[in-house]
Amino acid sequence: MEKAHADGFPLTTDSSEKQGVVCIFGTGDFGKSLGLKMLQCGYSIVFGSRNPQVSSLLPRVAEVLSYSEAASKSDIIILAMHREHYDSLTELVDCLKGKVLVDVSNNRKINQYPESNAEYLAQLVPGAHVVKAFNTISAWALQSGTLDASRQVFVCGNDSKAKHRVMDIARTLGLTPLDQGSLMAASEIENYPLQLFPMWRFPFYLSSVLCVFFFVYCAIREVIYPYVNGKTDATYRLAISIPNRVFPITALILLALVYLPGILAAILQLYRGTKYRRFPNWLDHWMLCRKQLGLVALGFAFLHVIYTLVIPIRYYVRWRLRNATITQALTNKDSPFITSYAWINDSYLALGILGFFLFLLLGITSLPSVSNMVNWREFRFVQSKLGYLTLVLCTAHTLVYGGKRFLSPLILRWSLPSAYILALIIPCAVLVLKLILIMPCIDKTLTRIRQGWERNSKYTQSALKGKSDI
Ligand SMILES: Cc1cc2nc3c(=O)[nH]c(=O)nc-3n(C[C@H](O)[C@H](O)[C@H](O)COP(=O)(O)OP(=O)(O)OC[C@H]3O[C@@H](n4cnc5c(N)ncnc54)[C@H](O)[C@@H]3O)c2cc1C
Ligand SMILES: NC(=O)C1=CN([C@@H]2O[C@H](COP(=O)(O)OP(=O)(O)OC[C@H]3O[C@@H](n4cnc5c(N)ncnc54)[C@H](OP(=O)(O)O)[C@@H]3O)[C@@H](O)[C@H]2O)C=CC1
Ligand code: HEM
Ligand SMILES: [Fe+3]
Repeated sequence: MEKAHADGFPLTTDSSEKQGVVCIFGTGDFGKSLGLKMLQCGYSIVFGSRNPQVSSLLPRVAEVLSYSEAASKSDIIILAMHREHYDSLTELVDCLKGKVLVDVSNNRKINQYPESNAEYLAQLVPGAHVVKAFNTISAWALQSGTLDASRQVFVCGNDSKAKHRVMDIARTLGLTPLDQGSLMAASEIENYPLQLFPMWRFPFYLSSVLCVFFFVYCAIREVIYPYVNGKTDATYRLAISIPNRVFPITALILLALVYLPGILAAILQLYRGTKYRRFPNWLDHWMLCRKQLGLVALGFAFLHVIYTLVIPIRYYVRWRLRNATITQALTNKDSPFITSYAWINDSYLALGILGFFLFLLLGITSLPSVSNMVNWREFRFVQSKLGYLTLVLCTAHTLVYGGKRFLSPLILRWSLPSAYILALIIPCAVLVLKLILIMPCIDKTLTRIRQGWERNSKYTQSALKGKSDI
């Protein structure tokens, strides 16, 4: 059993370079995975365990001792244990004096404890140099070698020598250490792995609410209304027809909501006459989750395109075509070709296709591998300018799709207008506001504000001049 594990992790070529002894406290998932990875990279590992005898799952080449014995073997100790068990270290305070203690721990909730785990550790073992690191790397990723997603190791600590030693270890393991400063940064680093989802939460809830609302709205207009009025069973529309309204409408509204906060921010800056005041929290948060909002919108646009592709093979569509043809043959009448209809149809499809192409481009540039290749200006150009163009094209696609029916009272059912008319309210409002903001007189003031000019500045004229020169 033991042999199989030792054989299962052949030492890589890195191991030719001897790296010194490192002690790992705890033989759980993380301790084991990190230990194996470090062995592969040429370190000698001494594990500290409450029960050294039964730790048979560890590689044979590693020594497993009691915590106090293991601590004496190395001056750098990685604590692969949970914060809840840190109090047991108080017995070892003497033998941990002067040592580098690496805290890798994560919590289950954001701000679970009043102080960060690393700061708590530093209080428990005052004589040691505590360094926070490795908490963003998962045991699974260390074991399977799939570190692409998160190679970054955020490191912080009050002792810079200790910190640099830990950063060297991270580099040797093929990771990218990022110095985050003193131990005060630890709570932020600890919150980091727990914070991946909040940015997705708002887009997720918002899109769910939009989907449910428009689904019910369309079901009332297109399923319940025909049933009540003519006892027609149109429930089959629930599968494709209605989703193919709900998804593009959700995509369009979400896309408009990606660009709305920028406009609100601009209006706020114009109103306040300064950029040096914080935006309200809700606006800040909204601005920060625009990427996620945009990607969710792209997902819905994708669904719309796939649903649209299957339209020609739907039974209902084929039946209608066949019926129309047969009726024409029987009545010996053909319907005239109306060029304006052909134009409207082709135009809205072309606008949709171009809009979708730019939408995809936005999605592609937001991939880290692509966004790392472009500079800040290029990224802003694509995201902001092409983003607005995408919104213009998608809005135009929907407007032209509405075509002549748009304002006809015939489309009202129980006084409810078509869903796409509701869908157009926010995008049109965003585009009109943007048009107003880019009018030269307003744009000039906004640009000055963003360069640091303040309407009610307390600085003197000369200070102001100095600023604008910069
Ligand atoms: C598919 C898709 C993918 C996306 N991916 C990303 C992504 O990867 N990353 C990303 O960030 N966004 C992403 N987005 C969101 C969006 O495209 C960008 O946030 C875009 O930059 C917003 O453009 P904007 O013109 O509204 O805002 P911005 O140009 O960012 O400006 C917004 C507002 O912020 C304020 N502001 C800007 N600069 C300053 C300054 N220097 N000082 C003070 N205030 C300032 C101004 O009030 C301005 O009006 C994505 C969107 C979609 C649809
Ligand atoms: N698993 C992961 O992917 C990641 C984990 N981490 C962090 O690494 C640390 C360890 O996680 P993980 O290995 O998953 O956890 P495990 O529960 O698998 O292991 C914890 C280890 O702590 C040791 N320990 C020391 N004192 C006690 C005690 N009183 N009661 C129970 N165990 C004790 C045990 O080792 P022994 O029996 O040898 O004494 C045990 O195996 C945690 O702080 C976690 O937040 C960080 C990033 C990723
Ligand atoms: C390849 C790209 C696209 C094609 C081929 C396409 C095609 C279509 C078609 C055929 C319809 C009519 C559906 C019906 O009759 O039920 C439609 C409607 C619509 N499309 Fe697109 N589209 C594309 C991209 C987009 C994009 C990117 C958006 C916006 C995000 C969008 C938003 C809409 C909206 C809001 C409607 C009206 C939905 C309704 O109420 O019926 N489309 N599109
Ligand atoms: Fe085994």
